[in-house]
Amino acid sequence: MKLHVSGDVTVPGDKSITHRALMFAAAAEGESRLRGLLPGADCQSTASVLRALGCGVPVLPADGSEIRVAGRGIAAWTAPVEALDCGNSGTTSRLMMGLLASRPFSATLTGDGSLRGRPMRRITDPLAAMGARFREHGAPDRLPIEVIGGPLNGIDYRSPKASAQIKSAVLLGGLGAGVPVSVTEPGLSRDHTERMLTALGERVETSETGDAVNLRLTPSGRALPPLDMAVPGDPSSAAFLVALALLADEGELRIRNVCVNPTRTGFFRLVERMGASIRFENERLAGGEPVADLLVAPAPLRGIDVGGAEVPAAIDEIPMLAVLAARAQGETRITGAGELRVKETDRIAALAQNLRAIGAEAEELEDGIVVRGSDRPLRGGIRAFHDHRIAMAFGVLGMRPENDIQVDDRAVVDVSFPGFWEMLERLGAR
Ligand SMILES: O=C(O)C1=C[C@@H](OP(=O)(O)O)[C@@H](O)[C@H](O)C1
Ligand SMILES: C=C(OP(=O)(O)O)C(=O)O
Repeated sequence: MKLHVSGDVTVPGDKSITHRALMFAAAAEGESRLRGLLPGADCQSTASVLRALGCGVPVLPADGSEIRVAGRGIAAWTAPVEALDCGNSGTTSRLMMGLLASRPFSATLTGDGSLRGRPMRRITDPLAAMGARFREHGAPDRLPIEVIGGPLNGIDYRSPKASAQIKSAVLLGGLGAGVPVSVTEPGLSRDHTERMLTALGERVETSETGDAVNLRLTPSGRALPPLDMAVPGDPSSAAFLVALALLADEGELRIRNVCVNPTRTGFFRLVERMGASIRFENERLAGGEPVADLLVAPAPLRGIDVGGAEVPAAIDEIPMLAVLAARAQGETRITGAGELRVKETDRIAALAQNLRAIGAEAEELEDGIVVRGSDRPLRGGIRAFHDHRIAMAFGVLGMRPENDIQVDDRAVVDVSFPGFWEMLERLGAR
């Protein structure tokens, strides 16, 4: 039996851009029009958190059709009656902390079991240095956390990690308080916040010194204007379909309208080094983001070494890369990816355990993983550990005809890619 993957598809809207579009629309003055928003559970969490603050954000439509958000400015946000439930979404909790830090009220943020296990002082430390106060209501460094907002000072923050959530929380803190802030990070993390702020008329300057990148926001003090934008397809979701096409025996897959912002395309560069060829067609700019159609066909893959500086632009795609490596020739060694241990689950442990459970060879490193590829059938059950990307990565590998992989929790993909299983079935006709 052969795996044939062909078609012409689109993926749901980018998750990072959707979160930010909703937050900026809720902080703007005037009616924003937003299209192509990701209707996944994480972005629904952002929408419902904003509603609980008095913002008129509707439930996100399943088909990505246009919504209108009547923004009355961040000053019109009101104290929530109950704790703000961020669900499974790290981005919701951490970016909202930045926006709430300057509000003249307190608000408690919480989330599901996975999110309550993730570190938060990386966000509350710099915001506290700006003058915000926080009360941890659970374990140290964990949600639920009460944000007691108020006037903030500017900061020049040196972030220990290339993290867009840390950077964005500080920038949004500065924006809400109307004070200049700068963040220096060891390598550029995804830059959607800066791009969107610039598109909204705010001044963000970027400078590079050695490997470090400095972003400086000098808020204009003007009200944010409403947005009119179409969110492009999520490259992190496209990565699963690219992997499926690479693993196929025949066919050719076109994925249209994918965000190809260079801070997000690390996975595509890495699989090219493994032997793939991905054509970017029809490259254009849309809403301040580079967008393209991707064309990909099956290719034999070889193992590669992936190191520190390459990780940030592929951070959410490392699970798919490591799983793909089980079908590559030779060894793939991923290091400098310790951040994977504090995502929706410990992704390094989850990958190693699941790869071994289906008969692949994998060795856990403190900050990464080594996977030795083979072409033997891979069979068995895997645990998603309530992590959408773990579930999807093994779902893709399970499409190879010689493999038989059962994913214990298939529903978890709704966090970032509603309709994932249906699309996999439709594309991967055997
Ligand atoms: O800012 C964002 O939208 C995101 C930043 C990344 O997290 P870190 O900032 O923790 O690297 C990424 O893993 C996450 O999926 C989304
Ligand atoms: C880590 C992720 O998201 P978040 O941090 O927003 O939960 C992800 O989507 O892989």
